[in-house]
Amino acid sequence: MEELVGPNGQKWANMDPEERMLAAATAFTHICAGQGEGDVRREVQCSQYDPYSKASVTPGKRPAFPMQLQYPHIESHTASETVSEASQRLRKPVMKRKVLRRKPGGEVLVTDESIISESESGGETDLDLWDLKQRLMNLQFQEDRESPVDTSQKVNLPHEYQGISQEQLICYLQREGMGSPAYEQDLIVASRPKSFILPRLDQLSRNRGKIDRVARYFEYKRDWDSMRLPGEDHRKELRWGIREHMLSRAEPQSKPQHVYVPNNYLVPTEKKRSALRWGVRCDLANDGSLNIEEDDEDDVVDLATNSLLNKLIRQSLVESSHRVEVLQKDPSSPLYSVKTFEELRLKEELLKGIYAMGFNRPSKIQEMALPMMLAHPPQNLIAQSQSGTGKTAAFVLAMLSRVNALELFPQCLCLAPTYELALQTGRVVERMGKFCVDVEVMYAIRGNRIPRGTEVTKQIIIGTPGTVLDWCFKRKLIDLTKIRVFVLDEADVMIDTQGFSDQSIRIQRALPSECQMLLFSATFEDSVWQFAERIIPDPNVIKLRKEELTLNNIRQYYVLCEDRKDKYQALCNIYGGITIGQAIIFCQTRRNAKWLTVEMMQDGHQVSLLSGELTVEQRASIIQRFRDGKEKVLITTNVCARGIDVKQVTIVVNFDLPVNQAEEPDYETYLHRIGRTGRFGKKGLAFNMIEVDKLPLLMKIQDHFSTEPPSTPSLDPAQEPSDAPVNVTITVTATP
Ligand SMILES: Nc1ncnc2c1ncn2[C@@H]1O[C@H](COP(=O)(O)OP(=O)(O)OP(=O)(O)O)[C@@H](O)[C@H]1O
Repeated sequence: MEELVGPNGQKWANMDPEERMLAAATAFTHICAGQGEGDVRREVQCSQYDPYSKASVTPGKRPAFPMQLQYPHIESHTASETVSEASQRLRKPVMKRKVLRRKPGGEVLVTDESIISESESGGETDLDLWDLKQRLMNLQFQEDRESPVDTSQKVNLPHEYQGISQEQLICYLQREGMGSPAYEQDLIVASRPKSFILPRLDQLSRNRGKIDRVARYFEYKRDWDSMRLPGEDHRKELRWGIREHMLSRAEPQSKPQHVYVPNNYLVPTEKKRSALRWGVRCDLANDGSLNIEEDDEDDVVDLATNSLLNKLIRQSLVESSHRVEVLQKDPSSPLYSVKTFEELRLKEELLKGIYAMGFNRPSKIQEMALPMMLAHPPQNLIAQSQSGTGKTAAFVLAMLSRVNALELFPQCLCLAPTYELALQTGRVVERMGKFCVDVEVMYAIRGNRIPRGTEVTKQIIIGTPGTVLDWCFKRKLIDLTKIRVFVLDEADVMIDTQGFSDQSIRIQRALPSECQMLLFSATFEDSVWQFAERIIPDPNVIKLRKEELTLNNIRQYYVLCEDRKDKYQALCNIYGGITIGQAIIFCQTRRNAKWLTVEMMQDGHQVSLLSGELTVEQRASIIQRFRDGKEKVLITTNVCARGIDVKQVTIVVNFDLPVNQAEEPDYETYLHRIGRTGRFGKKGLAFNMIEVDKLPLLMKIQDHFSTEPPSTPSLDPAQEPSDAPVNVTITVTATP
């Protein structure tokens, strides 16, 4: 070990920081020169710095200061040639070059500036040197600053370099030309933590091709590192993992299995159906109950039979209703008729369909409207009749009578306000037209997507206004000029509600002048009626008097309650107190409907909820389940107020009274709601749950329909009060 001395031989302790730095740098140069590290570029640069003397340090001798240009105040000393010469011997000259220079004093100097190749013998020492330099560079990025003493200890400097700061060493390395700026930067980049901020490539690439292999390696490595995307390593591992997994998998992948499941369901013939019908009737006659679920002999057949029986039970109940026949002979009843269906000159296949549905005689509206609708030339009609008196059947018969089965394009168009109603009307067309060969129906409703350009060959289109408009004008699936019969079901709402009105009237205006227009509803406000008469050319009119609007087969009650909870309690009391076939409970808002559903479910009732926010599939499934009697109670909003025809519904509950935006009673909706019970002459009950402050609303409804004063209530719909007036409507009951 030798002591490190300054350029003028002064002791380390006596040197100022700058002199120390120079001493260290000189010592470092000594190492470089002495170990024969061979970098052609550095050698060249070295000669550029001082063309007159080559910097080299010999152990034991004072290190020469090589950078006169930067430090002119320090005199240059003669460098020892010993090591330099020895190292030169280990190098091969690549290009010989002698340079002639004239000094300021006029003296001429000849210097050998040949370019020499890398030494092949200095590999090991190069590595040591490389390691030392790299560690020096790395230290620059350590977060905590260390004292010069610490640094020198860390890099294991010989004791003569102890105390020299890292910055000083690096600074010297850069000036001395131990590496070009690019080279140094390579080292820095290589040793930096990975970053996605790209280093300055312009600087790096400037010397590309000239730099040595190690530097180039680091440059490429840096490029590679910087080009990676976040998560690349992880993804790479994942890919390899999958590849390995695939390679190591012994068994081949199993192919999907195709299992054939035979369809055991046989569509029952008419003979079978009548046999079943008789069976059901006998069962009902014997003990009045029919336990379908107990019969579990054959599961597959059971499901089909079950569903069929459900339908037949309902059908048989309608068929066995003698009350309807009695009413149809009563001139004051809306079901009264003098004529038979045969007298209405209906086609034979239609008559077959009607009888298959269990209709014996037409209702009043059917008897009156059908001759007008079937007349030649066709006549327009605006018709009003109470809920559940057979309006749908009437216009369906008109459409089926006018359609030409041989022409395969839409000829009849029917608009309904809701998806459910459109679906229900379509089913009536299907059932009634069962014997009309080649007559088909198509549903223009949300969810039924028909590709643009498809040729629609079905003759009857039933839909909601929005979708029909889309099919007619946007998709051009329906040619409105070929439509012969146009029906607006629930015409008042179709004309009066803003969205529907725009759409329906746009469609109606595009129809040909010879197209027959039929408007049906149970309710028509005067203003709507006038508007309807304006838009329909020369219409026939069937209109009810105000006092005929309500049906005396539906008895109406109200229950005074404190609040929502109290209403719910009253509902439970009614529910538990009387025999209910099926019930529909109307709420004014979706929120209330949801709340009530949850309450009832928590109390163990089997209820279903139908509101507008559900998807069409959900709505269709809920209504079908309710029709099939799977749920006894349907909680809903005004979405089901109109047209829905479920014969078993014996009770309608208005959990909230229907009001319009001005918080005034919505008379039409009230009438349509209660009309969900008491279908075609059956008896029904309607209950109104009223908070005390809402009583004036109820009184307004009572006045509007000019109802009789309240009478003694009877909660059993089967029990007809003998002294009941014809139009008993609202009866006051005490809070249960
Ligand atoms: N002539 C008839 N004989 C027996 N039942 C009938 C007859 N006409 C219709 N019905 C039945 O009466 C029920 C009510 O008929 P429909 O739905 O056509 O009435 P609506 O007047 O359209 O009712 P809403 O005003 O609620 O729309 C249906 O179940 C239907 O099958």
